[in-house]
Amino acid sequence: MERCDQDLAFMLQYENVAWYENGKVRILDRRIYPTEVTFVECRTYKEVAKAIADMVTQSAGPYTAAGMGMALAAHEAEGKTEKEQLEFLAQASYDISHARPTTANRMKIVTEGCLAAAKEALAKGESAVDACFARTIDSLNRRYSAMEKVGEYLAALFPKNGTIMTQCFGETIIGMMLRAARKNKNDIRIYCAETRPYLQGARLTATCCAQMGFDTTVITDNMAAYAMQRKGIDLFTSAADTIARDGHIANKIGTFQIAILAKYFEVPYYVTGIPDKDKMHGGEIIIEERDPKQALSYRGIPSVIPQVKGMYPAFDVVPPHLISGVVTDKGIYVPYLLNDYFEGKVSNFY
Ligand SMILES: CSC[C@H]1O[C@H](OP(=O)(O)O)[C@H](O)[C@@H]1O
Repeated sequence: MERCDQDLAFMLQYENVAWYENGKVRILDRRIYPTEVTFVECRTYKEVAKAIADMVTQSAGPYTAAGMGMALAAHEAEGKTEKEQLEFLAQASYDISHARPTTANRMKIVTEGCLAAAKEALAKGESAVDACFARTIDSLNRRYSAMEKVGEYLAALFPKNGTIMTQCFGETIIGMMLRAARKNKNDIRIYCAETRPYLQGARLTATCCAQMGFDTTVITDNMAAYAMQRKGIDLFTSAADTIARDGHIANKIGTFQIAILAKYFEVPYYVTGIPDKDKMHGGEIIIEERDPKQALSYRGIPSVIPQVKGMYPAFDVVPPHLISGVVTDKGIYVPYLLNDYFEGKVSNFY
């Protein structure tokens, strides 16, 4: 596949995130992008669930992979009785949505949506594969248009030619934020925390920012305080894997410490995303614990001797008092008043 010159456009193209075609799902391998552009091919839905657990794709990529995985599961179940097909798809929905614990509730929305679409299609004698595929494209379109609004609300907060710090890579928001800043003719400078151990910030965010012509600097995660003290950071922003209704958010490990620094340096911190309807408070957030070995080596090169232990919590939780605002598709909300978002009240952020 020819790699277009705009990494962002390339990364946001549906078929490059994850794509179902003729009995297999192809997923862009973000573990090695952009130094290599390769795709992992999955021939069973279980291989898709494993690819999600192994972070072949990350951020919002797993939502697309989950839907495409359900189309593959429907393909695998073809030829069974309708009852057996729905039992197979229900198991697939559970296995795929629980590939990573922290975002299982959000993933379930995608996989159970596909299951419902498949049930409807089978009842009408139509293809469950096509139903899952169409449902996935529809949810992608809805997510991209919602995140476009989020990107516009966020970019409107950026000072003219301001300096922004980011953490990790939320592909949809990074894409929409950069496009909105471009539309606003706002030549922001961006400091991307590299986000060890997976390096989403260095490999993915910084690549997209630089490719779109923004002045982009990668900092190691331990430089955040220095950068806030000496580089005139105007605003810190991150996406979120979970946004509880009491204002606690979970995001990539390291976000919590940058949020504390932002408070200390009086740098506003804006979290982007749609609050989780079914998460009432921070205590309900499950933190995924990943294989510590992944934190003790990079691309197979160990950084410690075998006797040394490691740890790798994938996310941490930021309390609402460190968050200036939650930037949603309906506007910006004070983290303590997120219930207003679900009650259809307009933004309560002034
Ligand atoms: C829309 S979720 C974006 C969120 O996901 C990333 O986590 P991971 O790379 O482990 O999938 C990171 O926390 C991003 O902010």
